[in-house]
Amino acid sequence: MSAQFTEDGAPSPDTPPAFQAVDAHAAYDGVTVLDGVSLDVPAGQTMAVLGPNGSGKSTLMRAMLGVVPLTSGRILLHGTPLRRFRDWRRIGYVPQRLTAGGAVPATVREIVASGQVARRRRLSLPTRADRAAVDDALATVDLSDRAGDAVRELSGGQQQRVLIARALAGRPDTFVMDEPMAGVDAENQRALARAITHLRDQGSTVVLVLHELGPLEEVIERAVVLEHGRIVHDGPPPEATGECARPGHEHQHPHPDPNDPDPAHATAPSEMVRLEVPRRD
Ligand SMILES: Nc1ncnc2c1ncn2[C@@H]1O[C@H](COP(=O)(O)OP(=O)(O)OP(=O)(O)O)[C@@H](O)[C@H]1O
Repeated sequence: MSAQFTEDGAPSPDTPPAFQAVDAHAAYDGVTVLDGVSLDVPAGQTMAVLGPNGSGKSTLMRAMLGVVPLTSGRILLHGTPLRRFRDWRRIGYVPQRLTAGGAVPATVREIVASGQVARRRRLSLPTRADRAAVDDALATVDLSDRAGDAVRELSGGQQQRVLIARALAGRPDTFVMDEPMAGVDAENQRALARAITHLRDQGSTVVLVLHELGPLEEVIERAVVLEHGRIVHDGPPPEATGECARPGHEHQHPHPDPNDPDPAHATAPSEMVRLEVPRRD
């Protein structure tokens, strides 16, 4: 457990939030996408960002990492304003889907080890601790036995686990995951949920964009729901209703799976999970 936590696992009183957004606004081509988002994510929290397509979830993640500039407002990472933040080794970002490695013959182990490049000194070789971290990351996502296989031979769900292992290999304490469950079959979703539970249990901060809670329901401590770039719910995870909420329903994300050439397999937005969100009055 990291030094920013007390012995009983709670964040130390002087530990700043992992993320802070203060009245954050962002726009693409003059169109507002984040419309005054204020949010603190305490260190060690596992938080989901939910909301309909186009509500600004990914933009919020990208803004928190400085990839999308704000038009006004402020972002702080671990108490430091974004423009002065240098400790990027603390941050593990898991993008939506694997792109690098899909076309090149990289092995699973190579892709996972690439997550350590940023923390290594220039021209230095991996240390024993680095190699052990890669082994641990592979074990956490249950892919130790696939380490030597080409990534392109893996299913989309397994590739998603590789991406999480790549973020883990850099030994960050703060994770941002953009729809890790999207287009992932039930078995891989469970493996991902185990890996995310492991991160939570070791005291990491985990912020995830999700379309539904699914197997992560037990893991998520807090849900923020966006609509039109504004927070409409911030608190306990809302309950899912509708077709997708039924036990055994295998949710499919409405975005087409890049590994599935058949567009008929994309789910229509009307089948999306509906969330019962208490309104803020
Ligand atoms: N790079 C971009 N340039 C222009 N518009 C963009 C860009 N990225 C996103 N948008 C638009 O901004 C809005 C919010 O997009 P964003 O991806 O943040 O939403 P989201 O809630 O993550 O959606 P989804 O659930 O579909 O991934 C959408 O209308 C989207 O079309």
